[in-house]
Amino acid sequence: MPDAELITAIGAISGTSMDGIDVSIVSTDGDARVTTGPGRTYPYSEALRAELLALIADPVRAEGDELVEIEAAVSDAHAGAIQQFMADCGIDRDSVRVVGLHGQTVYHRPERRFTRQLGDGQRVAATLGIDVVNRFRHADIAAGGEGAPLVPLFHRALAAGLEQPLMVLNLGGVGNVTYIDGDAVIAFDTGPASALLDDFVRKRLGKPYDEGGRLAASGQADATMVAGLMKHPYFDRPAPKSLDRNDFHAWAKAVQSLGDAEGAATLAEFTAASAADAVRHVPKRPLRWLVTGGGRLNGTFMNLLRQKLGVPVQPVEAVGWDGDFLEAQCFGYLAVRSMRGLPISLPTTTGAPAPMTGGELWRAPCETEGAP
Ligand SMILES: Nc1ncnc2c1ncn2[C@@H]1O[C@H](COP(=O)(O)OP(=O)(O)OP(=O)(O)O)[C@@H](O)[C@H]1O
Ligand SMILES: CC(=O)N[C@H]1[C@@H]2OC[C@@H](O2)[C@@H](O)[C@@H]1O[C@H](C)C(=O)O
Repeated sequence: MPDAELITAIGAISGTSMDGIDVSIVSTDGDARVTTGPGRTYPYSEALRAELLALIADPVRAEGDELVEIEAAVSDAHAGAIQQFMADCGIDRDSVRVVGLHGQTVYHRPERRFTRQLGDGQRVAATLGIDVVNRFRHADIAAGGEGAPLVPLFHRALAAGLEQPLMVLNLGGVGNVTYIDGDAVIAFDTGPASALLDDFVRKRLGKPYDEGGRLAASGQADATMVAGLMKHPYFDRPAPKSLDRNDFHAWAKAVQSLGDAEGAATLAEFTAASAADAVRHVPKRPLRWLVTGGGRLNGTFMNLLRQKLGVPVQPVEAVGWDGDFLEAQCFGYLAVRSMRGLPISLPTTTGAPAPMTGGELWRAPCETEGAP
């Protein structure tokens, strides 16, 4: 069979930490061949970020259908970020075949077959003049899958040739793992990652996150409280399984009674314990953990993981991947898979009944139409 054509795709996502829009670029056949390019983050305006944080704190609004204005603002922020990315990196619009637009998750309730990402594919395609694929999670959710995580097939493509079994851990707002052993891939969300600690630090110190994990490192975790937090029934649920950003906020309320350093240490310990607990749900002990996402820059998370796992735990840069832009690159890759009709999730990654295709394609308006 002839090799499939390589397609250049931009991927864009604003993750659950809502710090900004990550944009990157890949060239791929949507299968084993992937070359990744540069990435950039374009912060949301303070006003839009505050509006989004208020929205997700109010499930009734987030689940409702009256999000027209904020969706337009999020879509325009993504289109602007992608235009800026192309200008910053010297990328010619005509060289980009498709944009994979994940958008902004505001609510995720797979048990009710509901997930909501803000990001209007038609609007972004019209602004950019480039075809857009969005709504990656909906077909999976509709078929009874979790709709997340979707990054595992990208992790597997990148991990070809590395020693396995291997665990890739993303420490974003929410944590998720991909276990890879040859063709076998198992994935699920592990628990809270940075979201709980971010919100705690923002409330206590007015800072966006615990830089380097230094506040957490300066305190003593409340072991009894961590043991109680680890009793959440989610951790015993078999994989695949996925989470909403705020699923643990009410559960971890008791941490508010602790001092700043002790509270941060307790949340860091809880995050690391919940991620390390993932080994209970995979068939073999991974030889190595590769950590991606902003949480890999939190030295306290990384040290705690090393202590708990007893195998090498390294940032993904150890194997040449870019831990700031893996997810953005993933949605470029998945856009190409979507165009080629290839599955973007498997029963072992989302619990869908069969390998699922997904994503919706929005064609850019034809520029020559009506031209003289
Ligand atoms: N220098 C740093 N020190 C400590 N933590 C950091 C640092 N830089 C980033 N982080 C953490 O990483 C988080 C952002 O991570 P990332 O961008 O991977 O999340 P996301 O992509 O929004 O989330 P998700 O993967 O859940 O969608 C920040 O909110 C912060 O908690
Ligand atoms: C519903 C949703 O947006 N989930 C995110 C979130 O952030 C991390 C984790 O929870 C993961 O399941 C997913 O994102 C990545 C990109 C994924 O789908 O693989």
